[in-house]
Amino acid sequence: MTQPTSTQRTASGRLRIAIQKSGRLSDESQALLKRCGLKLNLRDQRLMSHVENLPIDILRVRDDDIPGLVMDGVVDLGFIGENVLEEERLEREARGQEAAFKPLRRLDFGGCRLSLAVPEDFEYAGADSLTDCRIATSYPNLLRRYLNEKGVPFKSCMLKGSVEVAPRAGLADAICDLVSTGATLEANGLKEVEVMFRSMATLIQAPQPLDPERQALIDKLMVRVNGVIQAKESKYIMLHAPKAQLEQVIALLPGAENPTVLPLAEDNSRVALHAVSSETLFWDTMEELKTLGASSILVLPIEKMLG
Ligand SMILES: Nc1ncnc2c1ncn2[C@@H]1O[C@H](COP(=O)(O)OP(=O)(O)OP(=O)(O)O)[C@@H](O)[C@H]1O
Ligand SMILES: O=P(O)(O)OC[C@H]1O[C@H](OP(=O)(O)OP(=O)(O)O)[C@H](O)[C@@H]1O
Ligand SMILES: [Mg+2]
Repeated sequence: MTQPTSTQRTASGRLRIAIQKSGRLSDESQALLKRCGLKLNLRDQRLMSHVENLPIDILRVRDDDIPGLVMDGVVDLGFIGENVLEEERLEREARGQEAAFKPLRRLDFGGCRLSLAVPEDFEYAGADSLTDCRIATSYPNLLRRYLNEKGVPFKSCMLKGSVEVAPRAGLADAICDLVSTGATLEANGLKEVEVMFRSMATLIQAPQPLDPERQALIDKLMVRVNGVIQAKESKYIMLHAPKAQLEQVIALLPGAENPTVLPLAEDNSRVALHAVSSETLFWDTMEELKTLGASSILVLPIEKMLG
């Protein structure tokens, strides 16, 4: 692909963001951008679409292409799984190619792990058990780094998909693939034996310096991204508590700083307490609050947070 020159890109003046077109990361990447106030119009099958209310274009591509597009500066930002990002970085490093990018923020979705798995009847006693085995994977570089560090010689079999069927199909002795719930492994008669890499979705920026306008837009977007994620992780808690138990009640609220305490009409022994908690409030904590005499306990979601 011919890369656009910096002049061509400055002429368009719009920020380019790459997201996965369809797959495990697409819905949440789109939802996050929408919650950051971007008016997206991604209904049709177009590869590129304009954000209606900001100078931003969204590029929808295969996730495998995103790290390279960012590293080469073809797009300014990309939403990508750390597993795919690290695999591309190692691949480029092995080829002696540039593999730089700016990490902006780990996101709160796309959690999975890259693991080694073997058939259930395989007698596994540590990585040495894989000596000279053939291992099917879509992540040859991460696999090589992991087993080389352990000094285990192996043969790899590159498969872009359906990796879990490789042992049953006689293509490999073991696999190295993504696991989340473990259901796919179980359905294929495999057991997870080593976790090689824990991954989340992440937001990255191209390494090349940008013109001040587009950099300012990224900075503004990042304040919103941080606010959206913080808001999702936080809860607004309201309850009534006996004045005598106030300190113990506050101590039970996770990460709640400086709660607001308000008098209750016609009840001098109790107060209303409002607090933003940095975590969700679990049922057992709510039950403990009740034991301390708290009542009318409400836990509300927060839509946006700033400052
Ligand atoms: N089971 C899972 N649970 C959570 N996140 C996952 C899971 N599987 C994969 N992911 C994350 O989502 C990313 C995309 O997964 P997906 O299966 O949609 O990729 P793909 O099939 O390679 O898609 P594409 O067609 O874009 O190449 C993975 O690289 C990983 O970071
Ligand atoms: O441990 P689990 O919860 O079963 O998830 C693991 C599966 O999820 C992903 O595939 P996906 O379902 O996205 O389909 P794909 O093979 O088409 O990428 C991954 O490649 C595994 O196959
Ligand atoms: Mg892919």
